[in-house]
Amino acid sequence: MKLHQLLADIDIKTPMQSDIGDIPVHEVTDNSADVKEGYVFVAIGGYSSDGHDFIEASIQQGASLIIGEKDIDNLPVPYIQVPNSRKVLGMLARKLYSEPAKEKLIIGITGTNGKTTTSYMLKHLLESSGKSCSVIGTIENIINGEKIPSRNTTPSSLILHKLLAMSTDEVVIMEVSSHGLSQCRIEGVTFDYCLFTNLHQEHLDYHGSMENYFQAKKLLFEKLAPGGTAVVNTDNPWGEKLADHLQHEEKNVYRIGASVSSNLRIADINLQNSTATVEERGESSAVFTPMNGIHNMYNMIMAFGTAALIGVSKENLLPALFQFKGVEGRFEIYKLANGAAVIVDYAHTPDAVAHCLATAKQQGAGRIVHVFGFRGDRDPGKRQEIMSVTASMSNQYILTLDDLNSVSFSEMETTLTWLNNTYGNEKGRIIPDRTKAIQTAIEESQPEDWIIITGKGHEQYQQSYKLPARSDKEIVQYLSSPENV
Ligand SMILES: CC(=O)N[C@H]1[C@@H](OP(=O)(O)OP(=O)(O)OC[C@H]2O[C@@H](n3ccc(=O)[nH]c3=O)[C@H](O)[C@@H]2O)O[C@H](CO)[C@@H](O)[C@@H]1O[C@H](C)C(=O)N[C@@H](C)C(=O)N[C@H](CCC(=O)O)C(=O)O
Ligand SMILES: Nc1ncnc2c1ncn2[C@@H]1O[C@H](COP(=O)(O)OP(=O)(O)OP(=O)(O)O)[C@@H](O)[C@H]1O
Repeated sequence: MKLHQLLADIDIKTPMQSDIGDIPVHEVTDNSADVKEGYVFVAIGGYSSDGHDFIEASIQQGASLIIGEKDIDNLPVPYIQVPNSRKVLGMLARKLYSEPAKEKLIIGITGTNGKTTTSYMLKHLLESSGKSCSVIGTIENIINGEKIPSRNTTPSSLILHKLLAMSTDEVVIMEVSSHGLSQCRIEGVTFDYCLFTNLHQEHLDYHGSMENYFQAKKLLFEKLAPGGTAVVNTDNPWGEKLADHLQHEEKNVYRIGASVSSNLRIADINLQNSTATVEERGESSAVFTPMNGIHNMYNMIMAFGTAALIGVSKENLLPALFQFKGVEGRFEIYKLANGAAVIVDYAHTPDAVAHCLATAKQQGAGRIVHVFGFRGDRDPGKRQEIMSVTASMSNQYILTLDDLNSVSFSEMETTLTWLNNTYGNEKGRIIPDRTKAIQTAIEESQPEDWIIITGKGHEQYQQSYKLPARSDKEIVQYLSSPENV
């Protein structure tokens, strides 16, 4: 592709030299380490480093053109200054990969909790009706049935367009995080369906306020294709606000909720047998979820409603619901030999923890023992609320380590002690080694106990611990095997 084709429609701050339009461009990158002969290097001012500092290195490696935001003179290769390099990266990637989203049905799912679960539920329902689906999200990316590790919930725009170009699936279901939205990672993609699950306290270290966080989530809905539909859980107040706003903008909005004005009305939920009745234009349908909890029922109803909008008949959906296998690290249940249950769950927001503990109670937990920690460098504002939730809803809790990130062990230990003394109660204790904390909970368990381990879900441990396991699931399996009991 020639440079002038690549840059058409792109907002450029300074006039482009007239003689560079014919430069051929084969690849673009924002990482100097990836630059090869003839690449375009896009310099991005990041959170831990500044791509503009790597312009010289990228030229030495063969970059033939640099795009950036800063005033820069006298480079040995042409330089194009733009107002927003992150946005330009997405626009270039879209062109270089020949608009890979164009022929597919693209579905974006945003919200604080439930994106991953809803994605897998929707994938399952669509695949059961014969549609092939890619998934781009937190656990992994699944493209043409192949699993590809994911670093971010929403990848950089460059990776995103590469994944879209690789996919030969008919549908792409994508989790869209608020970080991804505010960092223009979905630039160049338009969506046929945008789903909003809910909004609760999270990421306030990054967004500053709930209103800003909401505004970031709202950006997804600006990417709805003409004729596309927003599917919104209006039982969440932020969802109601979003639906009203989108309707005011004359977008297609499909409301899901208990209100009689909902397009898909949730008439009844029975948590004992995990069923719900939903109604649309006077017609009732049954919904079932094999995953416990009202939160998972909402996720399933969102997936069900979306699959029906896409054209799968509601009658065909019901048998498929019974076949759903659940999602790794989301309310995964293990039974111990003594009858106690162990749950591994990815809850890491106050709302998610509350749902998880409440679900254990609804399912008949005699005593709840909650094992959890707090991630270093991540939204300290939510810790107090999580402590209060666990202090009131569990019978005992053990504070332990989660990923430390850049925080030292001793600093985290001090934080845990302070949190326990300030917001906990006499039900709590601290066992820093996560594997030992889980071992203690299991060894002390009684037959009616439910041990709820939250925070890591499907993820591998970042720290090394005493017992030989790399994840919550592995340690539970290790400790439940007869030779280690
Ligand atoms: C704080 C944050 O969000 N950072 C994201 C951001 O990184 P950044 O652009 O600031 O990168 P940076 O390291 O400062 O580098 C700046 C630029 O210099 C370039 N560089 C850097 C070094 C070098 O030698 N050469 C070079 O060219 C880099 O390639 C980059 O273009 O953009 C990157 C590409 O899109 C992301 O991978 C990265 O996510 C980091 C890893 C991260 O942990 N982000 C979390 C907070 C996040 O985004 N989470 C959400 C999910 C949240 C949820 O659970 O709900 C997600 O979508 O994953
Ligand atoms: N609809 C929901 N409402 C509240 N909590 C939920 C909901 N769905 C899931 N959860 C809780 O949140 C946890 C994470 O769920 P899931 O991975 O589906 O959400 P997510 O939005 O993808 O999260 P993340 O952005 O952190 O990856 C679950 O383990 C569960 O505890």
